[in-house]
Amino acid sequence: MLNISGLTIEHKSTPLVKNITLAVGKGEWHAIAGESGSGKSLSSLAIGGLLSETLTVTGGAIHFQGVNLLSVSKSSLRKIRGKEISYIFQDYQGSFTPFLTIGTQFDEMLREHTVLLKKERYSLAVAALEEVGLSGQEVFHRYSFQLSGGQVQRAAIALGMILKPKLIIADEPTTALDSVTAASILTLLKQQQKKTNCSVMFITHDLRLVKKYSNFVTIMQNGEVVEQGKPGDVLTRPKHDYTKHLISAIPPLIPNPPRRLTVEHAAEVR
Ligand SMILES: Nc1ncnc2c1ncn2[C@@H]1O[C@H](COP(=O)(O)OP(=O)(O)OP(=O)(O)O)[C@@H](O)[C@H]1O
Repeated sequence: MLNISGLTIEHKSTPLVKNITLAVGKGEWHAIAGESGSGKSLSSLAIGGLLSETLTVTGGAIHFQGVNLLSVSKSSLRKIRGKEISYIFQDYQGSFTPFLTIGTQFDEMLREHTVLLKKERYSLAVAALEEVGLSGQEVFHRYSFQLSGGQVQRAAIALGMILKPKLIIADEPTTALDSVTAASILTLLKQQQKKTNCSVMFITHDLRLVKKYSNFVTIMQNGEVVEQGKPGDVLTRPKHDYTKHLISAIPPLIPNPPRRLTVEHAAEVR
């Protein structure tokens, strides 16, 4: 499905992503984890040709369904983006512009990639919004700043999946949300993924989310891949010191659980 090999990205001759290689299989939820600045976002932006002009890809290839995305024209890449590969970003600034209604942005996407009539585009957008648990007609006419963070991300998933892409790149899609909303968003993404059997590239710094949702994980540090494998292996038997460090930094769910209280509570329950 997606094969990144030897990808190197530089800023003024300084390498920021260094010779990384990873593969995302069909229907796989592949997490890319690592601390801030490790190169996760740049690597994912390079796939869709979304790197800023100050950055240069100086090496490697990104094969998507057999085509090297680094050698296709900008207009072909625009067609692939949205229809075959879609992005879900951290917040509305990434997924939706605040200057247009949600509906206008759905309509633009459908106009660019389909031959549907206006009425059909409207029906499809409303149905897609309903599918992610939103009130379709209402949300269609709203601006992103008139929605909660969770609603924006539901709408972003609806937009990201409306054309049934083969690959969804979700870059920290729940970082700006509380943990309950975040869990519902990731569950929704997982359900949608199962329905279409698309692949997900999931960028996160939260190893708890890696464990819960992904089938494969790539750990990055300072622009390099340091470890890859199944989360069950990488998180329980990490080989690299950096992975060990990341695991040791996971905050416990209950810091210093009150022992006496737990015992008393257990007695109460009994
Ligand atoms: N446009 C840019 N120009 C120069 N350097 C950049 C640019 N964008 C990112 N960088 C640098 O590249 C490195 C990797 O950034 P990247 O955004 O990929 O990290 P990340 O792992 O996604 O971090 P985060 O989790 O904070 O999003 C960082 O050191 C960052 O400062």
